[in-house]
Amino acid sequence: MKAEVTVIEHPLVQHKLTLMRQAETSTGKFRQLLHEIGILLAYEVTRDLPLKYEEIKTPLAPMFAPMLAADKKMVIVSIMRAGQGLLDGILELIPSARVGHIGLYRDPITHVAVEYYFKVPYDIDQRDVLVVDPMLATGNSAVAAVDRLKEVNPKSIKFLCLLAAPEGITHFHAQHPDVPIYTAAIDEYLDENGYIIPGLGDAGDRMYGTK
Ligand SMILES: O=P(O)(O)OC[C@H]1O[C@H](OP(=O)(O)OP(=O)(O)O)[C@H](O)[C@@H]1O
Ligand SMILES: O=c1cc[nH]c(=O)[nH]1
Ligand SMILES: [Mg+2]
Repeated sequence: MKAEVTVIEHPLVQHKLTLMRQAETSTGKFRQLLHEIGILLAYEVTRDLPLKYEEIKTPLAPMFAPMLAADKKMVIVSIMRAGQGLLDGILELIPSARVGHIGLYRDPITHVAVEYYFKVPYDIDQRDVLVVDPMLATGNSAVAAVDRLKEVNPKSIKFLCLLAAPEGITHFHAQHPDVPIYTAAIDEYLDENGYIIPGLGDAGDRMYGTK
């Protein structure tokens, strides 16, 4: 199966991402921008949702009108902590979505993803899933999240991030070639600490002011 990566090049996304990258951007502004970008990314990532036609009545006439075809609402799965920042914006656009959480932190030395929480809707096997995390660096967190989700067998999985490193894309698609990646940018490389260069720093810390 061919690995798919879609770069979302919308000018508003690119502009807001540049503001987020800037070292002088405050915690509050960073969070606000991530929220706004979440809305825009959700719009792009849902472009191919299937539609069905239902008969409705306008005040003037009956018509067949398009509606989302899925029987069950989609599930947005946030990889905590930083996924929460994207999730908020996405839920503004898709308020009826269900939500799952996977708590993962990256060991600072080995970069292995360590799970501390997992909660998803009980009927996720009947739903399409969008996994969100702003950063795809080594790819270990995204791979671990999708490994875990495949155990509960959702109908489909997409992965949405803000920034991806080439190394992370390669690793993710080696493990999960069936899962398309959506990102606003593909940066240059990972440094020796596993940070995306030029990147935007540590997304969780910048969102919450923890460093
Ligand atoms: O691709 P990887 O190398 O796994 O790195 C990416 C992960 O690192 C960050 O989370 P972090 O572990 O810093 O946890 P936090 O969101 O709680 O800060 C980020 O939000 C991703 O989940
Ligand atoms: O550059 C990076 C890499 C991992 N996690 C982040 O938040 N930033
Ligand atoms: Mg972090």
